[in-house]
Amino acid sequence: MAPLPIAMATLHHFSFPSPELKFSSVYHPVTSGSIYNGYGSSIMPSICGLKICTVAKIRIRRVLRQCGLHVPRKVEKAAEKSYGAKFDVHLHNESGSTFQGPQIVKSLNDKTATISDTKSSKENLHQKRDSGVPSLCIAVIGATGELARNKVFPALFALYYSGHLPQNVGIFGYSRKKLSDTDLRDMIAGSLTCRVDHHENCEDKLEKFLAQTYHIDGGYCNKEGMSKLSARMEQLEGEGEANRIFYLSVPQEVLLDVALSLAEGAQTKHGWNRVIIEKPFGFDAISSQRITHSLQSKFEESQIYRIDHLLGKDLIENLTVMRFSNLVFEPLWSRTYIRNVQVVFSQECGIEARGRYFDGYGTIRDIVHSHILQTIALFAMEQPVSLDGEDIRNEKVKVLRSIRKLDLGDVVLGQLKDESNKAENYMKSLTPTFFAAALYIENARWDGVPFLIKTGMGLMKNRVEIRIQFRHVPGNIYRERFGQNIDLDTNELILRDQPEEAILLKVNNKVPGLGLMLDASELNLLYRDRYNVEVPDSYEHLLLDVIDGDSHLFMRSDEVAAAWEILSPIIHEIDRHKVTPELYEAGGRGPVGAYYLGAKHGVRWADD
Ligand SMILES: NC(=O)C1=CN([C@@H]2O[C@H](COP(=O)(O)OP(=O)(O)OC[C@H]3O[C@@H](n4cnc5c(N)ncnc54)[C@H](OP(=O)(O)O)[C@@H]3O)[C@@H](O)[C@H]2O)C=CC1
Ligand SMILES: O=C1O[C@H](COP(=O)(O)O)[C@@H](O)[C@H](O)[C@H]1O
Repeated sequence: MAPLPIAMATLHHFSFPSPELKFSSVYHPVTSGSIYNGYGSSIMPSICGLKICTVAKIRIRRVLRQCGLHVPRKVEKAAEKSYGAKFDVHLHNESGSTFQGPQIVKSLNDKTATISDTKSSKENLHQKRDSGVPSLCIAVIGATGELARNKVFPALFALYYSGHLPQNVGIFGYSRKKLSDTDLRDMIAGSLTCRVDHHENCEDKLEKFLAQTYHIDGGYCNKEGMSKLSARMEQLEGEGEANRIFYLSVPQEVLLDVALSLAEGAQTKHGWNRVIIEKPFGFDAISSQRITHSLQSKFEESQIYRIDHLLGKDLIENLTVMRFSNLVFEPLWSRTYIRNVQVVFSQECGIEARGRYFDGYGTIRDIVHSHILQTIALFAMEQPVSLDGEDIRNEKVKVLRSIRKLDLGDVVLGQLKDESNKAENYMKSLTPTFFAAALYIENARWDGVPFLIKTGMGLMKNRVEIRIQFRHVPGNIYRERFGQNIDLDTNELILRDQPEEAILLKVNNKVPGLGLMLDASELNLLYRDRYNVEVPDSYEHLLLDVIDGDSHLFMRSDEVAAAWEILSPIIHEIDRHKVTPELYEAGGRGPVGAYYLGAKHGVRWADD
């Protein structure tokens, strides 16, 4: 357990002198490097003050979490907002007990003995239960599925590996298949990888993680299956405080059966229960409403985490950081200065990669409903009162409710030509694999600004970006220097996740030399050049948020409903009129109709 003494030392060094804590004194020891002989120390000196805060903060949270304590978001926010400012320190566990100031250190000391390595996971859990540290059980329902194998288990292991899960965590794969614990461990072991920067204990950690992973054969009756799951969890939890997360990685069709069965049969009464639901959260407004009502009959809204992995990417978090923490952007963020916004989510891979669930959903449900509409909501919302999940969701939902209902005339549907004959089932249907549309937000800030969206599979390259085109400079005295094409002088801000993470700002610049030649060049912030850090997978980010009870990147039910209100009418119209998608070649730019759509709304797509 290498990291613990280091982090404990960190906490002692901070020593929480009183309920009022100066953050400058917290971060100062970190810069000395004396206590940071752990894996992160090498990057410390080279990064700015805020980053140091962030790294220290993550370390503190990690240790506290291992001890079953929770660091409220507001503590972090205060630190981020005002480096060196005073604020109250209240750390509490989820059962409500509050620790203040020096008590934290004492309580951590009390728990030191419980955070040592033990021979078996079971012993490990018993030891901690006796000492009152809450246990955490995470169930992955649909454990044999593609998403669970490729994303969820790897993310859980990455969190475990980097010390973000409590030592007494129990991971439970649940499926209808008759698998032993060993079968499940063998099945997932191949997809678990260690982080590049601290490979040393990889095998060791992998073994421990797998030893704490179990399979529950739920059979074909989820009611019975969930009781079985609960009983198995209880064996590990013992008498102490116990928290549970259920990740529902199952097809939408069985979501309710699973959710309602677990609500009845698998919730703990000795701690909190949180349920993670996968997109697309229904098939249209009505089915989604049914799901929501049923879920709400069994769970509090605050227990439900509707996950969309795109929202766990830095691109998305940066949308609000860029805008609300830079004076150079926020004043420009409106119809006065922004001419149009493009949201692009293009994928090279074809349908083969998504065969099993894609046919029933199609691109509108798979990508547009949450990825794209959530991106627009975060982009266009008013400044929230705070970074609290509810404050952010309050603002997002207003944007979604202000989006004009989509008109079929402002929509382009495409379908990838099936030359390989591999994806037999979807090609027989009219399922779109490409979708472009022009959206309008009917509020004072965005009235008349087209939001052009484009998403498709089997396209020429992976591209995930938000592109903001600004208006032309009124009365630009340099206009003639750009020649005929007035778009050349358009300022653009590009927030990019793929092909590589970057923030680019296109500005006009004088070409060096004699004469006055102007050039549109880019101020580039390429993440790989600027930050020498490994970027965690977005599922890791979001799973950690669920553990922390931070809902700001998860959709609330009113947001889900508002998004369906935008899309349901055209989904039904497409079905009713059997609208045929335009076929397009693999590896190209997609249907030509998208270009006509751009022209209709006065937008030139920024293709590479
Ligand atoms: N695959 C992906 O990349 C993405 C998937 N999603 C969403 O995640 C969910 C899962 O997708 P995916 O993993 O691809 O689906 P799969 O079909 O690959 O896996 C579904 C899993 O659900 C289990 N399952 C099926 N029926 C039941 C049932 N009645 N009761 C309990 N378990 C059941 C299956 O287990 P078994 O048959 O062994 O019992 C299987 O493990 C879907 O809602 C999808 O929309 C979202 C984004 C991306
Ligand atoms: O949510 C989804 O996203 C993936 C692409 O995500 P990435 O992070 O791997 O780029 C997409 O392929 C899938 O269809 C969709 O459901």
